[in-house]
Amino acid sequence: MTRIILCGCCGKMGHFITQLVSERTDCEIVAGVDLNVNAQTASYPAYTSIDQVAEAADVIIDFSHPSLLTPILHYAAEKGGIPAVLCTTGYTAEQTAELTKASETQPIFYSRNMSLGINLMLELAKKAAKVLGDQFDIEIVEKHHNQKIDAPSGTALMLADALASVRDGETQYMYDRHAQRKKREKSEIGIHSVRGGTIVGEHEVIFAGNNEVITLSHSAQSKELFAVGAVNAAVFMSGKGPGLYDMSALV
Ligand SMILES: NC(=O)C1=CN([C@@H]2O[C@H](COP(=O)(O)OP(=O)(O)OC[C@H]3O[C@@H](n4cnc5c(N)ncnc54)[C@H](OP(=O)(O)O)[C@@H]3O)[C@@H](O)[C@H]2O)C=CC1
Ligand SMILES: O=C(O)C1=N[C@H](C(=O)O)C[C@H](O)C1
Repeated sequence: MTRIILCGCCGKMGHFITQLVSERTDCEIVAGVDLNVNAQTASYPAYTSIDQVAEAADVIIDFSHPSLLTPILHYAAEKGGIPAVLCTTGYTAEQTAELTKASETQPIFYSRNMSLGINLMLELAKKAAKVLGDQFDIEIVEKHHNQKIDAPSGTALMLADALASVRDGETQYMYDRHAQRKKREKSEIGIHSVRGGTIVGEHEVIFAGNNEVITLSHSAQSKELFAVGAVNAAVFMSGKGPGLYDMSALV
């Protein structure tokens, strides 16, 4: 039985994880953490700070806010290296370096998208970028609900990072184009955000060439999708040693 501390337990993803874990027999939530503790967590104790959690646990799942990263890493280290499944997006470059450094001594699972489909799309996009080379311009479009704080989405950046890693030469990310009055450079990857309504999460990678366009797209149809990925990652991470893990470990 994997014992989970759930950070962000009263948020939207906290709701889906709480529901999913209550239906599974291989894991349980032993404590929640949220600034905004509410009745949603009736089935487990909830605290406003991770430092208040005294319940023994095997893994931490985080869907909260970048400001909780350092407290989670410190708590996990103090408790002897509890694995952390980090699903929050919007980390700065310094925070990404912080979690990468921590993974040298702690088990860290980090993915900006917990769906298997997006992680397949990542591989397909890398393959397309290698085959198409600089003959095709790459643009990424992401669409999310009107409650999302960070832009562009973590997934859009994850896709861009993967594409940049297989391209020749330097890549510049071009966020929207409203401030630009010049032609597009070959070295750019354009990244564009749309926010509205209850859109769960849509991502498109557009390869635009001479007289032809290839589009890879993924549409998340329920946040439950991400909850399933995160809980599977938590069960997988229980008992794991130091390292930086991602969704490729689950396929
Ligand atoms: N990797 C993935 O597949 C996915 C990642 N996400 C990411 O997960 C994160 C959460 O998403 P979502 O559930 O929709 O967001 P919500 O805003 O609905 O939930 C976040 C919760 O965390 C709380 N919180 C914020 N800061 C802290 C803090 N310092 N300590 C404790 N609790 C805190 C919030 O409280 P309050 O409201 O009071 O601020 C809120 O209850 C986002 O970064 C999102 O992008 C989401 C879906 C999938
Ligand atoms: O905030 C969300 O909702 C989501 N965030 C992640 C992101 O920023 O990519 C993953 C998913 O698209 C939903």
